[in-house]
Amino acid sequence: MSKLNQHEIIPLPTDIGALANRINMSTRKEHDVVNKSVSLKFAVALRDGKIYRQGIQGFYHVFKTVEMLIQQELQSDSKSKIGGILSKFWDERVARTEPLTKDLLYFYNNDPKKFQHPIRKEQIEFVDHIIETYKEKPHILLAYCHVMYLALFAGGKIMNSKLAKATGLFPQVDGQTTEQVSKYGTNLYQFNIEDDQILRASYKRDYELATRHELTEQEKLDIIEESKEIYRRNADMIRGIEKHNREKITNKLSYKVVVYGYYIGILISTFALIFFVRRLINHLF
Ligand code: HEM
Repeated sequence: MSKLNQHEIIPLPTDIGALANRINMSTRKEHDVVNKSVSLKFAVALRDGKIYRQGIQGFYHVFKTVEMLIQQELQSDSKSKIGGILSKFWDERVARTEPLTKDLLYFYNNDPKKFQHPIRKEQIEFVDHIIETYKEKPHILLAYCHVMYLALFAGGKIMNSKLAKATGLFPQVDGQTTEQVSKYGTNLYQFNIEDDQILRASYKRDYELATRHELTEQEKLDIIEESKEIYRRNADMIRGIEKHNREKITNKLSYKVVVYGYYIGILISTFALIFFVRRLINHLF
């Protein structure tokens, strides 16, 4: 596909009826909260692979769950309404389970057991929430198809360019730049096509054309509500990681205080004993 011409861009930013624009307009506040929170933590994660991998692990479980449900819809014999809509716009090239698996294998030294199942409370609750809400309202999958995937072409681009310079995250390899080495662990942001922006534009266009007339107003409202929930739960996952790391540091500190306290206690008792024995000897002789 060559570059899209201006008149081929659907939806136009001024099209206030387009579902994608309605989602973006209604979630500005929630996006700003998560944007600030991710940006702050990301600055730390750029220097510490253990924090970076905790972050992408959360996204992995969300993408994996959503993509499992998308496949379920697409492959069912009697295609549901949502399956029909998905078949008009879903593009396998945007799927992220496989690229994220590669990244996590890179950051967890090829050990899939370390990330296969969600362990943090917020990640487990997020996955359960997707499955449960989907059972009642399968159309909420379309909220994920917009929010989680278009994030990759906007914020994701910015994050990828910072990762390409993150010397603290990737090893120095002779004859290769950090940008080249970073490719092994940043598949999340790679689409292996010449121009990501063309994929983004065609995905957005097909999403709009497929959803414009097929969904009821109530379904669109449910999707907008779910989009807010996605931002809130992403923010919760980030807070969960932060809390976990804070507790780890505190536990380490209290462990040190207990251990050092123990040795200092022994030292003080020994000095006190020596002092006491000397005074006793002086007193006796
Ligand atoms: C979990 C985190 C995030 C999610 C789910 C998310 C999601 C989104 C979505 C759905 C859009 C609209 C895209 C479109 O309609 O084409 C967007 C736009 C954008 N996001 Fe994020 N985002 C996240 C974090 C971030 C972060 C950390 C940054 C900054 C580093 C960022 C920067 C942007 C920018 C610059 C835009 C484009 C705004 C515009 O064109 O008006 N986002 N994001």
